[in-house]
Amino acid sequence: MSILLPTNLQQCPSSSLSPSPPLFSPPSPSTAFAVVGTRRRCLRLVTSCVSSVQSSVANGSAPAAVVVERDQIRLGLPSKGRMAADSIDLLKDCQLFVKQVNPRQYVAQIPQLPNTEVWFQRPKDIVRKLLSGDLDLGIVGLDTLSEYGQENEDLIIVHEALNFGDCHLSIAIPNYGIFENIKSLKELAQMPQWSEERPLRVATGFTYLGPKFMKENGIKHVTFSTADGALEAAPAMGIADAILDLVSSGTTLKENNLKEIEGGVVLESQAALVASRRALTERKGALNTVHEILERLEAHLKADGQFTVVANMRGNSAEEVAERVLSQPSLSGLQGPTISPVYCTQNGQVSVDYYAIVICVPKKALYDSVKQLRAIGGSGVLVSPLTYIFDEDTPRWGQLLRNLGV
Ligand SMILES: Nc1ncnc2c1ncn2[C@@H]1O[C@H](COP(=O)(O)OP(=O)(O)OP(=O)(O)O)[C@@H](O)[C@H]1O
Ligand SMILES: O=P(O)(O)OC[C@H]1O[C@H](OP(=O)(O)OP(=O)(O)O)[C@H](O)[C@@H]1O
Ligand SMILES: [Mg+2]
Repeated sequence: MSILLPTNLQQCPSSSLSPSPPLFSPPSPSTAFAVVGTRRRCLRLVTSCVSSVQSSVANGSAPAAVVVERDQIRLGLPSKGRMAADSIDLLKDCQLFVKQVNPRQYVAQIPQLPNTEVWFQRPKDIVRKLLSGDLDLGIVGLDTLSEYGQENEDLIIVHEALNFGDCHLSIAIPNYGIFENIKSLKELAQMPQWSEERPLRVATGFTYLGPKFMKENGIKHVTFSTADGALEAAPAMGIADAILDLVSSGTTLKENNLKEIEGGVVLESQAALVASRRALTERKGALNTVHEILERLEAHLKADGQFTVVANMRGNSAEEVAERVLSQPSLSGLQGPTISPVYCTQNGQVSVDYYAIVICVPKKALYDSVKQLRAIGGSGVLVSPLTYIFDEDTPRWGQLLRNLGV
């Protein structure tokens, strides 16, 4: 009988500190970690089901030994939850239109990428299926990638900042009772309450990253329990002392009288484009597809943070106007201003009194830039959104090729 489980379940030896035999425990025997809870019950169920029949349970295929031949490149997108709509919208902004006939259909096409098919999967399954070779590319949060990818070298981050799904994975403790004056991870670790017999109890869905973080921070007396959601209730229910969960607005923590602590952030996360190294190096067409997607993403995301600003400026020559513009720190644009003469007729003669300047300005710096333009004589300032900025090449493409060694 063989049971294939996600690697984080397979790798955990038992610990003597758990009230009953734990399934998750310290990466090193010197650290007292144990994870108990729903996953253990699920696992027990799986184990007892298979004890009487010869079977194997794998999440997707087993980790890939060879790249299985197929014609299409497979891109995994989140099938539901917060990341789903944003992933499709991002691709749409890159002129890649995912044609999904109805939301229950789990495979879709992108007409602009005829050799690519989209498979909708839960984010954690996207990571697992990249590892098993069932997917070649995927969009997931960096948190999910770290938790389920567990630093596997086959996973390559092609673009680490897709500009949505921002959150961080953080430890939170009650802001009342014995924790009232605790403000940092160090202070939490040094509380006299924790011992081998009574460790700090942390509720988390991140059963790989949680123990790893505690170990890296030298926190010894800690146990983990897990649940599938609403973890913020665990301290008030008396199930846990602390939680380790994702935070974005902070509202859920606040509403449950919990607070973050200094040194308690495990990772910052946002959506990322991830690929299987094996697929990129061995699957025909995969590298070209990823290049095209990356170029479109970079062009869109770079433009997304910028406005095009056009203004008229009186001057004697283009050079003289350029000098004035370049004297202002916010007005140099991406590669300096474009300056063109504005022609008009005076007394039947064509003349140039004004020059039009065109610059790209970061959205955040817009108002400062407008003030600086006015200060040097700019008038009639027009501001419009930028859609794409295609550079000569994308820095991430070079990085990817170096990473792949090609
Ligand atoms: N406030 C947040 N809470 C949770 N996830 C967030 C938050 N903000 C952004 N995210 C991102 O969204 C991803 C999770 O989305 P969501 O909870 O919808 O999906 P899921 O993986 O299906 O979770 P679940 O198993 O809870 O259904 C996270 O992995 C993270 O990258
Ligand atoms: O900082 P906030 O903006 O309040 O977001 C954080 C909350 O959002 C997520 O829960 P989710 O909504 O996925 O519900 P869940 O409990 O079912 O996971 C996460 O697990 C936190 O509980
Ligand atoms: Mg969730």
